[in-house]
Amino acid sequence: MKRIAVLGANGQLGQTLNSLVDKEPDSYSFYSKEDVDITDKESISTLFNKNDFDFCVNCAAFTNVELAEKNVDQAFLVNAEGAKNIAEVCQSKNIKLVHISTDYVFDGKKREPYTTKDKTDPINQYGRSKLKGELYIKETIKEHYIIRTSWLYSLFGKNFLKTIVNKTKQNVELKITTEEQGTPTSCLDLSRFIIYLIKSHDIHYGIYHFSAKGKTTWYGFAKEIVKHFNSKKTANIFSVDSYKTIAKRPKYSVLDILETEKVYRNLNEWQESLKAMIEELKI
Ligand SMILES: NC(=O)C1=CN([C@@H]2O[C@H](COP(=O)(O)OP(=O)(O)OC[C@H]3O[C@@H](n4cnc5c(N)ncnc54)[C@H](OP(=O)(O)O)[C@@H]3O)[C@@H](O)[C@H]2O)C=CC1
Ligand SMILES: Cc1cn([C@H]2C[C@H](O)[C@@H](COP(=O)(O)OP(=O)(O)O[C@H]3O[C@@H](C)C(=O)[C@@H](O)[C@H]3O)O2)c(=O)[nH]c1=O
Repeated sequence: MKRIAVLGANGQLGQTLNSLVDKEPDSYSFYSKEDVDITDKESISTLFNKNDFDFCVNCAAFTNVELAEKNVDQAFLVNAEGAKNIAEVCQSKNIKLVHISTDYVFDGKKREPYTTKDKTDPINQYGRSKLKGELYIKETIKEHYIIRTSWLYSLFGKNFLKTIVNKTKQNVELKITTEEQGTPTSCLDLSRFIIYLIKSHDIHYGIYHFSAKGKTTWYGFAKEIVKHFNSKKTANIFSVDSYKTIAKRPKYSVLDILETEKVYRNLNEWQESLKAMIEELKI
């Protein structure tokens, strides 16, 4: 039996992972920011000195893309220095690290899916801070999995799915951009992949791209969500060429998942995974 510490447990990915591990033979322990603050290396050391873990899954991050433009130091403190702290403690205690990164490490200038070998060049502070976190991990600990994923949604916390569902229920008129292309990814699918990686013995360390199959725009994502409502409500969604935001977003951030599919075959089309999640939401 492996022992796994999950940090950032109160976020949407942390909570989704928690909802799946009950019947797993491995033993997962979940720690929120109140239990372990990843910007405080001592708090990570204390936890790892008290318990014997084989793996650490880092779900903790500063994920507010807009706020990261203003609170640059805080974004880097959590996403870069926090990741470095975890990597250093894991390395010193022989704990394997699973870390989550983002499609926003790319500039979005490509028009075909980004592979793990493609050049990174983030265009916003969130992406820069996450990339720095990746680099720290790579130089600190050999036994790591960095999973880059995109456009996460779940039943928990704040995400695009829940925003669209709530605004649609309130009959709010929505204008949604067609300017960016990417792949919505279910936290359930990603959690299952994380569990699988930890269970397996023979998957090479390194960077993996994980998303659902296919691609869309944020407008396409919103339209697919409201398809599951009655038809009158879908009339409230309009496409716009661009939506004013503080942070720049990559115009194209589809991830190439072919390498991941060689080790994990259970990838779904994004619409299929979304349907399964919406059934859970019972709208
Ligand atoms: N959301 C998305 O669309 C995507 C996310 N990712 C990555 O996936 C991972 C999981 O994201 P997601 O679950 O959506 O994020 P959330 O924002 O839902 O969760 C992040 C969690 O980290 C916690 N946290 C923040 N700062 C610290 C800290 N100093 N110490 C410990 N915990 C902290 C937050 O607590 P609090 O809220 O109290 O600050 C929150 O509970 C992240 O690495 C993110 O960068 C990648 C691609 C897409
Ligand atoms: C609310 C809203 C957003 N938008 C646009 C703004 C933006 O371009 C796009 C998505 O907005 P959001 O702020 O929900 O998403 P954003 O914070 O950009 O989502 C990103 O989060 C980080 C954590 C990641 O790692 C990325 O993979 C990605 O999921 O939709 C509209 O066009 N209309 C709207 O009503």
